[in-house]
Amino acid sequence: MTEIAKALTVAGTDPSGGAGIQADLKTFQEIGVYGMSVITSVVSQNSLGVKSFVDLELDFVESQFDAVFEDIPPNAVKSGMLSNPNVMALTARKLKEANVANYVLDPVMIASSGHALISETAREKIAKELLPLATVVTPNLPEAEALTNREIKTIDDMKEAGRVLVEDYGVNAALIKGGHYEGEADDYLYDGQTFEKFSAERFDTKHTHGSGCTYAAVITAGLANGKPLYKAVKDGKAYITAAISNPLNIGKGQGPTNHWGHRWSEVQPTTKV
Ligand SMILES: Nc1ncnc2c1ncn2[C@@H]1O[C@H](COP(=O)(O)OP(=O)(O)OP(=O)(O)O)[C@@H](O)[C@H]1O
Ligand SMILES: Cc1ncc(CO)c(N)n1
Repeated sequence: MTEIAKALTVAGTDPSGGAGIQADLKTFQEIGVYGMSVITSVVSQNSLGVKSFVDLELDFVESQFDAVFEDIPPNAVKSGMLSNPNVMALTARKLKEANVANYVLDPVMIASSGHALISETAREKIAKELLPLATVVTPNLPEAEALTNREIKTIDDMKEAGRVLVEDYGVNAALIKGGHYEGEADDYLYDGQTFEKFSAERFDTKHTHGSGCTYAAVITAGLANGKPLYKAVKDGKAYITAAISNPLNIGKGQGPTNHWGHRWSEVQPTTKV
């Protein structure tokens, strides 16, 4: 009997269930991968925005890493909100010690609602310590701009950011997400050799809270299942597109995406006639 694939997310929380740890675990579960989590920060937030957060102490974050790695080694790891530069350095050290082969780095800096989730000084730690370890980094446009210190206005700029991240910063591959771009919701993957475009029509919806977390979590689950990066991203794009195009329509602000979107017709309540 083959063993179930296991995935670990290292991130902050969302009590309203749309982003962060909660989104990641829901995604792992939906895909059929065993999900685990290391919590870096407890964030009070919902579809209307971030209210406050409490960063967990470094020793306690380390203890969670040890609890996971000494017991159930994951096949793939995803990081989202890493609360401060020390947590970033710790994550880099733990990934190296555990010899993690598949690592998806979602460089969460700013929530789509515009609230800063981590300090600007952390940027350098991501660049120097985490990027060289990652199988793929998944910035949205503002994150790609911040990481590369370049303005991104055109598709060519998006591709150039991907190239800079791979060739200058040493990440294995970069997926620049076009959710914040005008026009179609197209993302560009650069792996040092070729650019691949992952396209979707842009849906007219505000319910995209946690879309970046969910997308990166599907990619992580795919890698945990042994898929090559291209296939993991392709499946991720299909999942997130379905999750955005079939909104649950819950939440007073920018509501969560729909984890059953890809099988929405099966789970929609039927109307009795
Ligand atoms: N309105 C939309 N219609 C279709 N796809 C979208 C839409 N908005 C975002 N996407 C897609 O969703 C995925 C997540 O992209 P995005 O750039 O929004 O991430 P993000 O800003 O990190 O998300 P968040 O911070 O909300 O978690 C990408 O594949 C993007 O192309
Ligand atoms: C904890 C957390 N991570 C990431 C995001 C970005 O969506 C968020 N809103 N909250």
